[in-house]
Amino acid sequence: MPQFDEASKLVQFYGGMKKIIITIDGFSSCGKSTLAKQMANELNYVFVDSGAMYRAITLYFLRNHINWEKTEDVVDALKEINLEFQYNDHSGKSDMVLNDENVEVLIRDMLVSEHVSEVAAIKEVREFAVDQQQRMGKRKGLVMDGRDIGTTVFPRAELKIFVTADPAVRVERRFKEMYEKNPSITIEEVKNNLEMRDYIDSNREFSPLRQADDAIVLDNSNLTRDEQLELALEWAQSKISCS
Ligand SMILES: Nc1ncnc2c1ncn2[C@@H]1O[C@H](COP(=O)(O)OP(=O)(O)OP(=O)(O)O)[C@@H](O)[C@H]1O
Ligand SMILES: Nc1ccn([C@@H]2O[C@H](COP(=O)(O)O)[C@@H](O)[C@H]2O)c(=O)n1
Repeated sequence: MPQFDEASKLVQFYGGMKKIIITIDGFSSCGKSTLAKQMANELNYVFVDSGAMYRAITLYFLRNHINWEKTEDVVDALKEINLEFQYNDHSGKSDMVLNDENVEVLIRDMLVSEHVSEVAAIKEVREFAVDQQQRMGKRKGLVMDGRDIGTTVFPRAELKIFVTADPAVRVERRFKEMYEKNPSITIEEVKNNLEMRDYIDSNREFSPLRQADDAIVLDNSNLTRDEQLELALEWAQSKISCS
């Protein structure tokens, strides 16, 4: 009789089940990508960080001095952009590749964070990204996190999670993460950036950040990563078994 470790058992268990789409939305730095990656690993699903796509487009616009207030310039620039995800064995998630260049680290830079919400509010940019995101969901077995995934990208997803956490907790978590890469960063910079992005993302005209009516709210202010995973996997199991 073969012996399986816990992870193989899970893959075996979910491998034979019908695959679903799981959407994870919420405000900045509340742990969406962390949870999405954990769930995708456990379920043997594909994980897509949709924010990385908006960040890569912003990096392209900044580098090429695109005036994103001019629709014509935006439309022309988008024709030159090719976005791909490339699995990274080391991090266990996919890196963002922009026109054949791995930009995973560059897109997390504060300069990109300062402009990404402005760029992501542009209708043509959203149409460009949403079209690609929807194509990634054709075969299901996908966990995608973002701001409009349960509302616009996959409004019929089987499981929608809206993650939330106390704003001070979110700032602290992001500060800790960024400080390790750049010790000159201040907590005020991080706080201002999160507040600005949340404001623009929630108030933009096209596809603003909203909790879908049928989303389950997960407040992880006082939950560890393992605790949030355990809860979310229970919800996923019940959706998978009845789909
Ligand atoms: N339950 C948790 N407890 C403590 N830290 C957490 C928890 N969940 C996530 N984190 C940490 O919080 C930070 C933000 O998490 P993450 O990047 O997943 O958020 P996000 O919602 O995807 O953010 P954004 O949308 O701004 O990219 C990371 O440093 C992550 O490791
Ligand atoms: N579905 C999405 C995902 C992201 N955005 C915008 O991108 C910014 C960066 O996203 P992160 O998840 O990497 O923080 C975010 O602030 C939004 O402006 C989006 O509009 N829709």
